[in-house]
Amino acid sequence: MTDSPSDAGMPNRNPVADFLASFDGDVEAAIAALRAHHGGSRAPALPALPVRPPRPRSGDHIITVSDLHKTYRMGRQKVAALGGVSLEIDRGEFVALTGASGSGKSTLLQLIGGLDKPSGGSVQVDGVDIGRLSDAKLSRFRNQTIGFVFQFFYLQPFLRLTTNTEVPGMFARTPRQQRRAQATALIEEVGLADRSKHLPKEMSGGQMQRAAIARALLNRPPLLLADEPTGNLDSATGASIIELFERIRDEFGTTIVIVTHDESLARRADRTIRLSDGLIVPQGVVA
Ligand SMILES: Nc1ncnc2c1ncn2[C@@H]1O[C@H](COP(=O)(O)OP(=O)(O)OP(=O)(O)O)[C@@H](O)[C@H]1O
Repeated sequence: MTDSPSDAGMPNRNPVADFLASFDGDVEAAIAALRAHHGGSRAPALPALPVRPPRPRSGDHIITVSDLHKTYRMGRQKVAALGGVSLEIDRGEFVALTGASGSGKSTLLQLIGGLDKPSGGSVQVDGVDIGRLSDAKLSRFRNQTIGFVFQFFYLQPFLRLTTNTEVPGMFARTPRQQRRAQATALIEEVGLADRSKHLPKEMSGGQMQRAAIARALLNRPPLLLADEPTGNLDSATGASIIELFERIRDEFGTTIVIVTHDESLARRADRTIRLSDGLIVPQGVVA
């Protein structure tokens, strides 16, 4: 066993106390010395956090949700998941939907994505009232306009990364060579060029989520919806996925809406929309 200072009978040292002791406990003199050391009369600078100025909103709405209601029926029981939600999201915005468990986040995301039907109200995406589309047209619209990312990735287990990424292009009937070129470029974009022949089980959780994001972008949808995309990842990997979303927004102009429980990740978005009991909490109100 190696001797640490305390093992060797030395008292535990407190660097702040040591620093003050060198000024005979004169705190003012210590602060003045620190200021002088940092080259001015200002307080010493704290390590900079990556704070970004708020991005101006364009006002060009890609999503318009009007008085949206969703009631689930379970036998004779009714569960009101959304009780009249209205919101607008701009083209190129990165928005986080937050709120307590059961507040209606996933329900709202699914309705925006046309994965479920509302009980009332409407959703417009990219100028189309999706509630008015037939199932076949809605399915085509989703394939072209919306990319989906989920907590558990949902990659095809028997397909290698490149083929997995090509799947939305197969549904869109994109010629094979073209979709392969698109997949290859996106795999590079998400930092997985050296994993292109891997099966999902040969990748880490973070890599699988990057793969799912590449796949979601294959048809270059203007909108990406992600439900708890970091929910199955450790915090550092989760943060790197949020950085990837930021890059996708900046490089492709993609509008991104994520559902997340993680407040620190939500703060990285351009805007947070908080739900409580199926309603939007007005900004400035603590739910
Ligand atoms: N398919 C369903 N059938 C019945 N009730 C449902 C269904 N899906 C959701 N609910 C109910 O609707 C409400 C909102 O659920 P939702 O999943 O949208 O919340 P959430 O905010 O995403 O929750 P979490 O953060 O736990 O995922 C909850 O009370 C839930 O129990």
